[in-house]
Amino acid sequence: MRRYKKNKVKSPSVRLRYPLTKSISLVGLMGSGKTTVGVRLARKLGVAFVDSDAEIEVAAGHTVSEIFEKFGEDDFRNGERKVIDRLISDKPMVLGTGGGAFMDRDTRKNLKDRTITVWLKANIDLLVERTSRRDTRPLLRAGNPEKILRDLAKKRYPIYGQADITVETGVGPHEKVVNDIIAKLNDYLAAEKHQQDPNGPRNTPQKVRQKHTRRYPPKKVRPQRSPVEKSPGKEA
Ligand SMILES: Nc1ncnc2c1ncn2[C@@H]1O[C@H](COP(=O)(O)OP(=O)(O)O)[C@@H](O)[C@H]1O
Ligand SMILES: O=C(O)C1=C[C@@H](OP(=O)(O)O)[C@@H](O)[C@H](O)C1
Ligand SMILES: [Mg+2]
Repeated sequence: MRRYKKNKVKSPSVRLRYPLTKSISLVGLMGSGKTTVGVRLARKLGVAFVDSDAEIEVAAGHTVSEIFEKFGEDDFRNGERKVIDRLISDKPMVLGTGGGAFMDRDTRKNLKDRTITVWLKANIDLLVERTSRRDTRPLLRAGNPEKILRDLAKKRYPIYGQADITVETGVGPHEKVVNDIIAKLNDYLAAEKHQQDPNGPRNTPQKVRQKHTRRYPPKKVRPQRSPVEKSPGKEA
């Protein structure tokens, strides 16, 4: 009880001022908060949250670790590409991607074309600490997690930098990151609106509430033979 109160740091609440016509996809390294911040962001925006890792697990009937172990990373990436393509065809939502998804050229193009991409950027020491809490990330088991994360950052940061919006996340609570994302989304959507209609009003505040359509986390894992979905549109 005491801990909850202590952690309940109030930061000024920010509201989305524009209707959401596209999904928001969160990209970034493992531990940056794509899943846990994503759930809270979706709740605040009144839209559904989906996590591509969780959806792949449902479609494959295996955990991410099992998929890497039994079928290899390439199979995982194939499944990830198809699942993300399916998810972003749905109505606007918040999508938490896996850290490697945006590195795939097709997935990146798909996310860039059809969603607002947000890079959650955190310093590596923080990511090392956060990812050490759970042993669910196969890539970090292959050696020293800190070195692996630093090497991945070198390779991935120039690509994550192609996202529409970058939000730095520090030691503050999840809600602070949610507010920072919404503030940047307001700027982004205002600029987009202005571009479409340069003579229109700069700000048209609107209350945005969209219904949850999808449950998070998904109810159960449905067994299936291979994580690679046979053809687009056929996956669970
Ligand atoms: N802004 C934050 N403040 C506090 N803890 C955080 C924050 N972002 C992530 N975490 C914690 O870090 C861990 C990993 O977060 P997660 O959302 O699973 O990251 P990702 O999906 O990007 O790998 C979780 O324990 C989560 O609660
Ligand atoms: O960075 C990556 O390549 C991966 C990140 C993981 O997701 P999180 O970023 O949510 O941990 C998961 O998709 C898989 O272990 C591979
Ligand atoms: Mg995640």
